[in-house]
Amino acid sequence: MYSLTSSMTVSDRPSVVSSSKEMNGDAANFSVVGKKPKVVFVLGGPGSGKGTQCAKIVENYGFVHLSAGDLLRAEINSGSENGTMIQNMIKEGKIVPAEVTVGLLQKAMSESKVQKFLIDGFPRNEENRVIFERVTKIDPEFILFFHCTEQEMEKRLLSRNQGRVDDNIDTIRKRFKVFVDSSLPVIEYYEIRGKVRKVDAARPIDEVFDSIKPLFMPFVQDDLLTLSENLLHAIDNGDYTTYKRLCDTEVTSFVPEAQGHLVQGLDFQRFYFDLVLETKKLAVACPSVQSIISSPTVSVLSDDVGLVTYTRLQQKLGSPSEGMVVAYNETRLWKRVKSTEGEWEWKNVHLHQSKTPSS
Ligand SMILES: Nc1ncnc2c1ncn2[C@@H]1O[C@H](COP(=O)(O)OP(=O)(O)O)[C@@H](O)[C@H]1O
Ligand SMILES: Nc1ccn([C@H]2C[C@H](O)[C@@H](COP(=O)(O)OP(=O)(O)O)O2)c(=O)n1
Repeated sequence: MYSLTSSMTVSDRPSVVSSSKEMNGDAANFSVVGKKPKVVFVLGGPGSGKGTQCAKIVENYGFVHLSAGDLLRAEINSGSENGTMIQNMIKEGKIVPAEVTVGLLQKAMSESKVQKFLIDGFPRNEENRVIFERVTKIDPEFILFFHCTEQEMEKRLLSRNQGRVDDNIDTIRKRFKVFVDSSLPVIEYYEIRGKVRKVDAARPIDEVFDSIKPLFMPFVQDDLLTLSENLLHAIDNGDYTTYKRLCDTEVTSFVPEAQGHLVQGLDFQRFYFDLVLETKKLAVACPSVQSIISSPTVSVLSDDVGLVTYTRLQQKLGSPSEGMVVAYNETRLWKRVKSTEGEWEWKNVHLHQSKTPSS
């Protein structure tokens, strides 16, 4: 079990007054729209399994995979003016000038709504690292380093069968040398700064993935906190569409209004959203509400279940109880399910809310 304690501000239960924080209705279930980009660099020799593991991380943790090699190959295929130069360098196993690669990465990052990136095969040398840092000012969360013997990598590359111009024995040997001479010093640079997470990549695919899962738990915790925050924003804004998207259709809840009864499904909550819309239509003045979440904890209980608990300090303005603060303890249980489109999504499956004894 992994735990995290931090504190953040969120809005509160159904209210006719819009929250000051904007909800992004298009936000994917996993996404952290509007947040500072988070970057994990994925390094390792050619054939160490970077791309293979990245695909699993993307599926499970909602990262955007940016493979520097794939972006360069796409640039060749697009017929760009740099295409021939890139093609020749890749054929020779050489590293393409950093301005080109960083430009492609930067473009891809700026076009992405989700701001959690796995940057694979980068930075491959000091020049890559320095220019990326200078241009983006991003400090990576950590460097995932796949360690594997050359013998094993060679065997994998020779049977990769993706029709790549560089997967032949001569170029493979050159790439190994470039990796040792140019990429290992970058890994050492980050090692000194405590950023390298070394993985034994010579094991079977699923074993490698199991060993890297714990490294991604802080991102899951962050996502669950963000989703709880998004849910409260939706409630605050009377945004039933987002609320419904984030909740399981069979969500259960213990809330004070239900007088100790377990409520199942969305109808009970829907009533409050309808009330908000109705009140808006009638333009009735209504109290504005703001809550502070204090001392949240997020526990990831398994790959598919997470628990978020916090105390909500609710401030009310414009009502008879103006200025009054009410404190609630809330526990939200989140479950990860596959959508009909085959994508993983977190759904709120249970809420337990009670007033704190002093409220
Ligand atoms: N742990 C592993 N064990 C055996 N084969 C693997 C493993 N990981 C990846 N492969 C295979 O090795 C080849 C190279 O993997 P890939 O992910 O493309 O490496 P990289 O992106 O580091 O160059 C692919 O054909 C892939 O299916
Ligand atoms: N940062 C990078 C990444 C890749 N390249 C070029 C040079 C590399 O040999 C090729 C292929 O890289 P890719 O990461 O796709 O594949 P391997 O890890 O070598 O299997 O692309 C580069 O010039 N700069």
